[in-house]
Amino acid sequence: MVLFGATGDLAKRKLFPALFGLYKAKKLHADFRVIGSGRSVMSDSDFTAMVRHSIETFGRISIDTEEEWTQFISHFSYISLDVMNLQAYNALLALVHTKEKEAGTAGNRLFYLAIAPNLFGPVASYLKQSGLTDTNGWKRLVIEKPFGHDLASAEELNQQIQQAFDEEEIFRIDHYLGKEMVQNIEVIRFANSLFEPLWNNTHISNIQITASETVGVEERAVYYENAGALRDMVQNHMLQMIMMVCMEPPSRLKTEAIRDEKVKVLRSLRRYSEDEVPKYIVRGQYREGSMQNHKVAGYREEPNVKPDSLTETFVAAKLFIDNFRWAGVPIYIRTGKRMPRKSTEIVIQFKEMPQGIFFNKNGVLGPNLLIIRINPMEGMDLVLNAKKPGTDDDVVPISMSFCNNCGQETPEAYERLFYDAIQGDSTFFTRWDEVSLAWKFVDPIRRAWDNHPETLCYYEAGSFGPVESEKLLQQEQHNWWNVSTSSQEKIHGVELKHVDLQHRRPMYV
Ligand SMILES: NC(=O)C1=CN([C@@H]2O[C@H](COP(=O)(O)OP(=O)(O)OC[C@H]3O[C@@H](n4cnc5c(N)ncnc54)[C@H](OP(=O)(O)O)[C@@H]3O)[C@@H](O)[C@H]2O)C=CC1
Ligand SMILES: O=C1O[C@H](COP(=O)(O)O)[C@@H](O)[C@H](O)[C@H]1O
Repeated sequence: MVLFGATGDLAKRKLFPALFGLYKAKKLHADFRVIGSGRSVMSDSDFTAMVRHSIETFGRISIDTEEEWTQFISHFSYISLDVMNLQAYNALLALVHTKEKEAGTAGNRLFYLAIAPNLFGPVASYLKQSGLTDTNGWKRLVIEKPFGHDLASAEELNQQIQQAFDEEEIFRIDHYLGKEMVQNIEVIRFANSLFEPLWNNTHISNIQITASETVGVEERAVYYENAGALRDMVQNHMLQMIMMVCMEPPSRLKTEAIRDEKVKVLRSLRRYSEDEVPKYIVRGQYREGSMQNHKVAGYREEPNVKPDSLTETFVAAKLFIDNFRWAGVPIYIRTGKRMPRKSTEIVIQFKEMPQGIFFNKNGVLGPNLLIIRINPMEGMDLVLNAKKPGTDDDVVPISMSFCNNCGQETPEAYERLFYDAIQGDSTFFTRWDEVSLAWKFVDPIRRAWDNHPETLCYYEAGSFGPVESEKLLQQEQHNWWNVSTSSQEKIHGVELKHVDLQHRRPMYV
């Protein structure tokens, strides 16, 4: 494995810990080799110290013994090179040959591009030109996000990398697809006869997907200023979750059968013209506010952000999938930075009873909800109505909960994705047609906003986004569910008490 960008943030926070997790789980071949590379000049020992620091700081699994560490790190080496210099690849090729000989590998080569996106295309072609892709084993390219900046740039990048790698050799990362509970959506849907008959517009009122983050833009303003929440989260992670929730059952559990069904969802996703965008999509930017009683700066005051920046840090949208199953069901999505809590959740809201005979004390009956908690509290809640103990007809919402990561650590998304790429399983990577359709959906929205700066709304840091996001749902008499709550919020007039952190489930009173 050649890891480009081995001195970078992603490698330190995610990739080295993931490799160590796989090593501990004995999921790496005994003779694997990792060659890290970056521009920084460092010795192998400086590099190994950096890898150790990264695992100790960010890893979910600790190093048990010095012997274990020595064994693990003996598989690693480092080379300094500027990826824009074709000549520099000669030294890399020589090192790859040395390592392959030393380990007696079959010549299988995995190239991981954890470098800036503008380097993806050139590196792919230099890998070919330098002979690094000539091998008797297999070759694979793992490529980080973002894949392009819009459809045109994504197409250009795709053409570049396809000159060196075939589509089945390209593994485009969307780390949400490596998350346990995102993968679990398929199982929940297609392994339970309870849900599938109800999973359609006859029984589902609306679907809500929220990915809220407490962090601001942090040190990523240079990237984020040109991306915004639309390109950073919606074009990839949010659309991927929609595909998983809305796809038809695949005929077989095979990579292309699954991806074919996913892509059909994107084909049916209603595209908005520039004129329609303001009606269906809200964008916002956080202003100064307070997070857990601490004052935090507004986006425009963050380092490296333009003082008059129009970059959105929040997006909410009402989307429709125009097919038989989903016609008329609004799919609400929202994602933002500096929101009150870190949480990604999918709420399936079922339709009301055709005839009301039971009500709660406020004279309403809450809907049934299926809540799929992607993170951080992985699991699922089924919210039903039941009799309040000791009363005759007072109905209260109750929750049947499943926790996926209680009492056990579940693998990090990057562990799963690394493993799959090594195995050659691209099911949970994005295929080119998904990427291109996602950009076709996103590009007109971007254009509409660029042409109409006045559509940017504002929200206080620490809030759930601009008020316009609430209005988007109110047009249909819907409301956002803020389910994994730690504050006093209400479900249909019923107070949500708090999240029971010990048992990791929402509680209702
Ligand atoms: N960080 C994150 O949380 C996430 C990152 N990503 C994606 O991962 C990729 C890497 O991001 P991140 O780690 O944050 O970026 P960083 O800026 O932290 O790291 C960039 C890496 O690329 C190397 N590099 C830069 N220019 C060259 C060059 N000319 N030749 C050789 N190596 C070079 C740097 O080496 P050196 O410093 O030694 O010069 C460094 O190792 C990006 O595509 C990003 O979009 C995706 C999701 C999340
Ligand atoms: O890809 C990205 O995702 C993270 C959120 O990921 P999560 O696994 O923590 O939910 C986001 O912070 C970042 O801006 C984006 O680039």
